Amino acid sequence: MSSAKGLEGIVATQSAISSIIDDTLTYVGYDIDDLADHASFEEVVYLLWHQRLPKADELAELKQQLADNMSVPEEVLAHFKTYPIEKVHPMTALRTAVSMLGLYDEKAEDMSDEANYLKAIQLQAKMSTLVTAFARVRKGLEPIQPKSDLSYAANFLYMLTGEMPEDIAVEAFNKALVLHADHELNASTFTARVCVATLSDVYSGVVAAIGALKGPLHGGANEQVMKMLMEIGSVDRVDSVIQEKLNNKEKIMGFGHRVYRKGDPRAKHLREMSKKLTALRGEEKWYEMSIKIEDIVTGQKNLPPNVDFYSASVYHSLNIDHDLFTPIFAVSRVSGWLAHILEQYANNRLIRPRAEYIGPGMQKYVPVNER
Ligand SMILES: CC(=O)SCCNC(=O)CCNC(=O)[C@H](O)C(C)(C)COP(=O)(O)OP(=O)(O)OC[C@H]1O[C@@H](n2cnc3c(N)ncnc32)[C@H](O)[C@@H]1OP(=O)(O)O
Ligand SMILES: O=C([O-])CC(=O)C(=O)O
Repeated sequence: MSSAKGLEGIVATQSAISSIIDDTLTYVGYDIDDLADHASFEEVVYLLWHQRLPKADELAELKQQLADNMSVPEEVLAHFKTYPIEKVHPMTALRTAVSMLGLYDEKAEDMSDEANYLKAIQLQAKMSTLVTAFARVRKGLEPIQPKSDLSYAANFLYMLTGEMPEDIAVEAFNKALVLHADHELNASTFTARVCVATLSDVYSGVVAAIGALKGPLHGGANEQVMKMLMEIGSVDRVDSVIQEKLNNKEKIMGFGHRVYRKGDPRAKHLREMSKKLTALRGEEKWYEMSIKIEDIVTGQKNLPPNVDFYSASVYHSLNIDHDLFTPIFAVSRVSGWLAHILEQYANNRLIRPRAEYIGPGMQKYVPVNER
């Protein structure tokens, strides 16, 4: 038996949801560039769950279903108020809150296709309410009720601030949601599939996936990118700080990828948005620093930026707290996790690989007083 460290290059399942071939990312055969430029996040959710784009009435129905299911049980919101709030990372709060949603879903254990699809709608709808409510409760503010006539992207920004977001913010946020929605067998999606392949329930799959996304080698990198930008602080310090990190063999957050070699096709959209939004806010330095970091890391290590790199300065320009960057990733990616969970149930087999044993050979038990 031989093993591939980190399962690199191993094909672990078949999927009709998204693909990465020759550095091109598609959702159900639609190029990510096309979707980023034209699609609403709700259309992408439908596409991932049904493997086709919705007709107008189907899209309207999904939007209505999402709007109707955005409110979360009072008990879950009340629970936020019991947390040691200054210490709790919003991803930790989100992980617990999603697990709590399972407590209040009467159909949590119902494994029928209908009940599981309903859970998908509930989870997609409620995730943005949970993230925005936690963001407010920890500041001593009351959660804001969603508005049923707003898009998913607009509602998120509205529930966060209580103010109607500008069109340019909604456009940027919608694009970010589209770009983060699915990504083949990334670590969190694989985690979700492994979990539900035991025939565990949808909530368990999503909770497991949130845990996997949280790590800085995966979704947690976007917050770390902003931390690095803040630490550098100005364009003239980029050279020395990045050079020192590279000399110390530190990883530069937001660079590199297991699958892409030439580059992550999502990064250019986020780079463009970063340029536009930082200029609009009069904070060009975040974009200028990012460009300079990209030049150095790509030049010296041949590592292009991934989706997390420019999303940091985009979210910062939208006035979003830095520790909400990864929860926002989860709000989008839950659409992909749910698509993969439903696909796994539809053609399930337990996922159980092998480990190559490298420990000692056969040993004889020795009683404790003779060791
Ligand atoms: C949404 C997402 O999940 S996108 C990824 C988000 N994560 C990050 O941005 C964190 C920084 N990047 C990384 O840690 C990695 O590139 C990963 C986790 C994305 C991919 O990891 P792997 O495919 O396992 O690559 P691995 O970590 O083995 O790196 C291969 C080589 O490139 C180097 N390398 C990889 N990424 C980086 C980086 N960001 N900065 C500096 N060097 C890097 C490694 O040090 C290693 O060098 P070596 O062979 O001399 O030891
Ligand atoms: O695919 C991966 O390994 C990580 C990634 O870019 C994503 O999940 O969007």
